[in-house]
Amino acid sequence: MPGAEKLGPDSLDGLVLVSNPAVTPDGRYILYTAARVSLATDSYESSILAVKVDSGEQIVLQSGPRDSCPVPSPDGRRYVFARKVEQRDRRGNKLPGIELRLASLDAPGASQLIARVEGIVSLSWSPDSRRLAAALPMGRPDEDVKEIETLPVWFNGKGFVYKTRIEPFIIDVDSGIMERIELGLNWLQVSDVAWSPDGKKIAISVAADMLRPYLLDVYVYDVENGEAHVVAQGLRGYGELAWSPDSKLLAYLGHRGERGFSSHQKIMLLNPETGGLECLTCSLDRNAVNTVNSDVRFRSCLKKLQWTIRGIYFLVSDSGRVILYRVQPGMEPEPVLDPGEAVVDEFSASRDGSIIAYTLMTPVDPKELYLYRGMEARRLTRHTEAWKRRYKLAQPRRFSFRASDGATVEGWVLPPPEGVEQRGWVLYIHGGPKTMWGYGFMHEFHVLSNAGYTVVYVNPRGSDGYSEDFADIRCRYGERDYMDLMEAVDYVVKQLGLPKSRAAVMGGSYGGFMTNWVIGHTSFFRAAVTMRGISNWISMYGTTDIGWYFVEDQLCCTPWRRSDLCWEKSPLRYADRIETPTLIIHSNEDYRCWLDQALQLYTALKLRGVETKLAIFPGENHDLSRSGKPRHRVKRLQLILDWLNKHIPGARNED
Ligand SMILES: CSCC[C@H](NC=O)C(=O)N[C@@H](C)C(=O)N[C@@H](CO)C(=O)O
Repeated sequence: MPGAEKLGPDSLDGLVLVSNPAVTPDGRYILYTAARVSLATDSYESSILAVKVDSGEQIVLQSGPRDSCPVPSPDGRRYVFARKVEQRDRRGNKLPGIELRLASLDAPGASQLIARVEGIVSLSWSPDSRRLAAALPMGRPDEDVKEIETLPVWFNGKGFVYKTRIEPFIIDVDSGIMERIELGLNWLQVSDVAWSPDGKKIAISVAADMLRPYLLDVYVYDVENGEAHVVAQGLRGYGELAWSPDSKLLAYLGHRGERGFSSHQKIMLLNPETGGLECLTCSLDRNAVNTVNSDVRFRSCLKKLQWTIRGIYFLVSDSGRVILYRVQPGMEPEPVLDPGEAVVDEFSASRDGSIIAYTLMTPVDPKELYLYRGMEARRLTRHTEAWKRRYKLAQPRRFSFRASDGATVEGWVLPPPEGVEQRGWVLYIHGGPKTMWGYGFMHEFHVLSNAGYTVVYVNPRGSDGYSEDFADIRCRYGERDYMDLMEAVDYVVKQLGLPKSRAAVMGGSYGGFMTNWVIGHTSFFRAAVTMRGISNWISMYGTTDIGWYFVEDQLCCTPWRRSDLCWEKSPLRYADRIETPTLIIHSNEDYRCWLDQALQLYTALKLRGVETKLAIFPGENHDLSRSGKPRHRVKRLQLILDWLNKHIPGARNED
């Protein structure tokens, strides 16, 4: 029975974000994190819980409020987890970090394992449960003047990282003694570590070329003699690793860069003896990771691929859905858990693959914990039930249309819930561009729909969830992607009857770029909201944390090579054509799309007399809408509603 309350911006309060479903290798327990959004404390109060698989009994393991990321040991008796700690240096600069803690599954409490690290990039237990291989960021920036001689300079959510090296370690869990694994590299960023099931080796994927950090090498470190040797070089992508149960082969999550950063992540089989590499998922032509957008996620430390005796498990993004797949060397990939119009958001499997723990969401259900065993899926938690009962949530409807070049483009409309009159509608453009809209829960969409705005969300060319070719818009930003969106607008007006004079456009990041592009190329929309966006590719070059190479790869230009192209594709170039009242939302620590992107657009609009407003969120970064301080998230939503309400007033019968 749907609730009666309007789902407004502050409905975030009390919502529980379920994440990190970690099954113990013996399949007895599932450990997970539950984070409650609290407006009172302006934080996410996170604790660690467990479910006993056989009885379904729930246990609170760590009551928080800043605990997350449990990683159980192979013997199923202990787990390590992260406790967020905040310190300040002598100058008062925030020093966010975490403490690594060790706890027993049979007794309460926990002890400190590592006092304070900047973060944890990867953890992998030794099979005897006595040690951990870890990839940890080391090195802090200068407290006062930053004296920088390396790249990258900064990273979103982490701050200045020019002194940070991500290094591999072995940690003895009983003594807490940490030993660095020496790879003989001057500069290194480890992306993953994986301890082999026979206990003899640790596989490490690492970027070793500071000027080309997207190139990854794979090392195998011999635990007994302390020697490491390279088994593959120049790979790309996520770089996650998983050993085969017989410790002979490695699964590598990534690609060879066939289509630059538009390439799908693939499961590659790597033979460390011969260096042979084989793609196991190329026939699928889908991205072997979860890229669906959602704003109800919380920190997770689970691996994206896992190799059990039943095969290699991984998630696949497909037409807005996220499906759990499995592949065996020499065989075709097969779906194991297809949730239908839903998203398997994260998963882990027991050692024998007989038990799979996962979180699931749908467009109307925030994430909950599930268990898959013997071909049956069972929901284990109900953390969001009471929250859901309070509100009215409308159900989205899928649509698809044939674009002018013959391709099929997919989208969804989320109308206002029953009893709420439609005031107008919003074309909401996702970021990436290689992410997708689909069956993920979007709290923000329900806020808009409850305020009377139908939300139209489309996966134009450049999006994920389809073929690699569909996702590849390199050198062509603002062309086919723009056409797909405007053809979708035409479709929803003509076929679904949405009123053409009450439309707004909005989006974040690449979606902010596209919003800026749209308003420079059409005056169709009554209002625009551009968030964490891009307005100038020339100044985006060298400031974005996703790398100077991102602009070159995606736009095919640099400020000194084909700069005309960079400028041609910059929304700022068309600022003199913009007439749409535009709200610009940006965070002052957004190192992905730096604040200059917002300031330049704002200044241009102001000077040209276009109605505009710039809202800068202090202390927030690129992820404001997804993991920003809860009160800032509420304020952001309120600003958006105020802007839409101002520019899309009443007059309902004019179409
Ligand atoms: C180094 S290539 C990865 C770039 C990345 N693309 C995929 O998401 C990216 O961060 N692009 C941003 C410009 C962007 O649009 N980000 C999106 C998706 O994360 C956002 O919503 O913030």
